[in-house]
This record gives sequence, C-alpha cells and structure tokens, in this order.
Amino acid sequence: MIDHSISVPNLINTQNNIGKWMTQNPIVLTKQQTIQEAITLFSYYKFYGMPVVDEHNHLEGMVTKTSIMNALFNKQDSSLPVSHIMEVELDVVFPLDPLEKATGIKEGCLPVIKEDQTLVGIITRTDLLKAKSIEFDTVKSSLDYIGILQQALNSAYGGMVIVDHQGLIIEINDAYCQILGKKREEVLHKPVQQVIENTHLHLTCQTGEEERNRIQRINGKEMIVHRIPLKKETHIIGALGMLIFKSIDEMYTLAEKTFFPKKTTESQTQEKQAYFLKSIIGQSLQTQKTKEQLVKIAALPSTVLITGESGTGKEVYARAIHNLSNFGTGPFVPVNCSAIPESLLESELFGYEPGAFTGASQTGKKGKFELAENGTIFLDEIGDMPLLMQAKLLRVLQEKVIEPVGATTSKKIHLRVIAATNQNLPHLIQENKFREDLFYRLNVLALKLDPLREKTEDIPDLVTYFLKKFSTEFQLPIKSLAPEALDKLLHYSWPGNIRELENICEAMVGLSSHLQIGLADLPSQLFTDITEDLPITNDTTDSLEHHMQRVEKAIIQQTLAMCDGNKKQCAKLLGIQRSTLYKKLANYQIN
Ligand SMILES: Nc1ncnc2c1ncn2[C@@H]1O[C@H](COP(=O)(O)OP(=O)(O)OP(=O)(O)O)[C@@H](O)[C@H]1O
Repeated sequence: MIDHSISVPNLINTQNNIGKWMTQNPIVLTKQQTIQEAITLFSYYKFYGMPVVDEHNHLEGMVTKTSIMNALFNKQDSSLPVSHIMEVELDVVFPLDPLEKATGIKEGCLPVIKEDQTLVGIITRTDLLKAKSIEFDTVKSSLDYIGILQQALNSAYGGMVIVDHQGLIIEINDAYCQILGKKREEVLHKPVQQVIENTHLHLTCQTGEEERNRIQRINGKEMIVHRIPLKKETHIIGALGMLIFKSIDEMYTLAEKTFFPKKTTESQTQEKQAYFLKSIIGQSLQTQKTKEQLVKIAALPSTVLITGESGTGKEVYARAIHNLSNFGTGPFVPVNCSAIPESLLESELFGYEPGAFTGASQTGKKGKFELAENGTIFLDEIGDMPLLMQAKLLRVLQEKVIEPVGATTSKKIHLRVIAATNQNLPHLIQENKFREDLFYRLNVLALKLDPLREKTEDIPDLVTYFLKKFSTEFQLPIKSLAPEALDKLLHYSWPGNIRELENICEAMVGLSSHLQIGLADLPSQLFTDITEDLPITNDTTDSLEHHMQRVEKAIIQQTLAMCDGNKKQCAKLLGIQRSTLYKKLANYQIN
C-alpha cells in the first residue's frame, strides 16, 4: 500500500551541546615545555590559552596569554618550564554539557574533559559565536519555512487545517476560518473536535489511517474532506485536514459547468432519474406507478419500508431510491437481518470498541450504521430482526445516535434508513413478533411491490433484458424466445417472482443450443405449475391469504420433490434465499 502520509522536516537541531561545537585536538603543552616555547606557539597560533597535559593526555593546567604576559612583566626566566606559570585552578566543561554552560567564559577558552580528566578539546568564544549564529540562521530559516507554509495554506482554494499528535490545531488557513466563521487566533491550540463539527482529524492522529473524499457535515452543509496523517519516520505527529469542496452543491455546480454546460436544472434532474431508473425493467401500469412513487420518495429524507414477496426487486428499488436521493453520493450498505446470527447482530450493526468482548479485535470495529454514514443503510428481512434488537433500532431511529458495544458514549449518525420485508408485519405485530412502534417508525414512506403474476406485462421486457444480459455474460450470440415459450411464461404463477424469471433465463441461455429458445428448452417447473391443478375451495370464510399459503406450500413441496430434496437447488429454482426456504419449510411443517 502506498503511504500518502506527509513527513515533516526536522527544523531545529536539538543536540546543541558543547561536544558538537568545541575545537577538537587543540594544540597542547606538557609541563616540561619552556615558557619560551609557549611564547613561540602563542605568537604563531594566536590562541588565548593552551591546555597543559601529562603523557596520558590528562589535564594538568592551562597556560593563557595573561599568564605569559605576567611572567614577562615579572622578568621571569623564559627557559623555565611552563609548570611555573600555568593556572591549576580551572573551570572545566564536559562534552555533553549544554552550550549555555560555556557562555560564562569571561576570557579566552575553557578546557573540555571527560570524567577521567582526559582532555577532548577546548571551547573558545569563537566556537560559541559560530554555534549561536548557525542556530540563529536555523531558527530564522524555520521561521521562513512557517511563513511559506502559511502563504501556501492561505493560497489554497479549499480549507486546510493542521493538528498536532494530540489533535490540537497548530495551523489553519483563511478559507477554513471563513467557513467556520471564526478567527485564526481564536482556534489555534484548541482541540480540533471543539472547533470543527463532525471532524475525525483527532482520530486520524490515533489510527494513522488516511481518509479521502469523505463527506462531513459542517454548518448544516455537506462538504468533501480528506484527512491525511502526518508522520515523522514511523510516528504520527499530527494530521492534515483538507476541505476540497465547500459543499456538495458546489461540487455539483462545478461538475455541471464542466460536463453539462448548457442544460437546465430540470433536464439534468430528468437525466439523472432516467439513468437510475433504467435498471428497473418493466412498463406495466403498476411498475410505472411504483417508479413514480420511488422518485417522490427519493426526494425526501424519511425512513422507507419496502414490502413485497421474495424476488420482487426490493433491493433494486432501495438502490434506486438511494442513488436518486441526497444521500446518493454516500455509501449504500445492505444488511440481511436474517442472515446474521442474533448474538452478532448488535456488533454488526453498531460496531464495537477495542476488546469489547472475548475474541473482539483490539482495534474495535465499525458497524454497518457507521459505514453507511452520509449514505443509506438497507435493512433487508427486517421482519426477522430479534425483538431485543428491534428495541435498539427504535432508539437509533428516534435519537439518531448509535452506541457501539462496549462504548460508554454514543455517536451521532447522519444517514437514511430503508427497510424491507416479504413478511406481513401487521400479522407479526399481532403475534408479538414485531414491535408496533418500530413498524410506524419504519413505515413513514411505504413502497409496495406487486408480485410478478400481477404484472405479467413486464415479462416480455424482463425476458429480453435477461436473455441479453446472460448471452453477453456467457459470450454467446444474443438469444430470443419463441412466441409459444413466451406464452408459457406469461401463464406461470412465478412464486419466486423476478428472481425466478432471472434464474430461468440464465439456465435457458446456458443450456439451450438454439438461438431461439422454444417450448422444449423451458424448465419442467413451468409445465407442472401446481396452481393450475389446485382445487378451488368453496369455503367463503377462507381468506385470500390462506389460499395463497396453501398454494405456496404446494409449490414448495412439488419443487422440493423435483429437486430430490436438495434444498439449495430448490431455493434457486424458486428464486428465494435458502434462509427464506428454511423458514417456510418450518412454517408449513414440510420435512
Ligand atoms: N424490475 C427489475 N428489473 C430488473 N431486474 C430486477 C427487477 N426486479 C428485480 N430484479 C432482479 O431480480 C433479482 C431479485 O431482486 P432483489 O434481490 O432486489 O429482490 P428482493 O425483493 O430484495 O428479494 P428478497 O426478498 O429475497 O431479498 C435481482 O437479481 C434483481 O437484479
């Protein structure tokens, strides 16, 4: 993976000790050398002082220009050894001492020794001046660097903010300040989460994870942001936040200007609708009405409940609503509530904190709700949600907050909820299997999908669409359907609805060796349609629903027999999910 994190230059050298700046290997004297020799060396090297060492390089004293001058004025014999005039009570410094320790030199230089008295150098006033002037240049150039950085930030079109490893703001540009309606001085050194709404930058400093093109709500507007960790070697030392577009609207305006310069807003909306409704095949009156309703629903932010038998396209409609809605730029996260074991459902939906339970990941895990932030969560098979989870979901819908497992605080969420079921929720409510209050929360906007047998006008279009789809997928010439075969499809009862039709088309394209699929290529289930042979009861007290259940039971029994009891194959043929088949088998007590 490419590491996009930014490394920060080392602006100031912190190792400003004496060892770094001292004069190493200085000229030294031994005790036996004469005053005359010292005078010669002084006049040649222009030193202020020279250390006197023994044969092991241990410091014994110091001969300075002052001590030489005194000797000369006192008419001392210059052939005497320097031990006569050397200073023995000395100030000394050590290599690791800070530079400041040497700034007290009143005159000349100081010997630098190790703990065992070995001489390692001298530090002179010239050394000190050099160190200070270089330090000054470094600070100055780092100040210039910060100045350049500020200019660069301020010339950026979007907002930029830099935080340190604790999430405290250390730099912010004018554009961001304008968006926040705050002054730079007001927000500097404050925790970023107290200044910028819905920010994650402080978390970026903890996770080191880069996030690009995320939607963040600030001042009621959705904006696109990048969050980039700043690293020095392997350490995270802060994070850079970039606000790319000041709002989604601004991005659309820009995209519109670039891609659709002359079109009116209305025609753009129609184009967008046409694009996303294209995936919903069918021109029957019912389908047309459902699509019209879909467009109206998409424009609203409220929760949607889609009902319809298995395979009628509930997820297809949910995706279209998402794409046409204001949440369309965010993620679409489908969750099949019946496929997740009850014990895992809560953590799957709401996530968990690090180490929340035995076996939990040490980094924690985001739940589906958090993953769907600024987008849509699609809760399929909501009728199968356990009662305890229903209560938790109700709270989420009411308060718009989630509480990850093991967390002590709750998190605000901003997303749209679409739920779907093939079950009769009012019946489940009567049986105390579904909460009435949750039903009303979900059913704010209702979309009911008709079974395929009630809109057979859609079948020709669907068949054409699926034959083309699978012919292309299997790299075969595009196949068609003979009129008598189509007629058979139009008179079948389609218990698995569009999914069953899709599966049959897939099998026909793959298995038929003819370009035009005839009656002989149709699967046997179409010829043994149980509903054709079903006795019509004269019992007027029997409700339509009971009739339907008898029909459904008979179809399942017959299909299962055809598949020699193979439930996987039976579910596929019926166009229902295996979990749905198992439930129905249990309901009808079919073994
Ligand atoms: N109007 C449609 N046009 C084209 N394809 C469709 C349409 N409706 C459904 N399909 C296809 O039928 C299959 C089943 O659709 P989908 O999964 O949306 O049904 P469902 O009602 O959610 O089923 P379940 O209740 O079993 O979850 C999918 O492969 C989908 O692409």
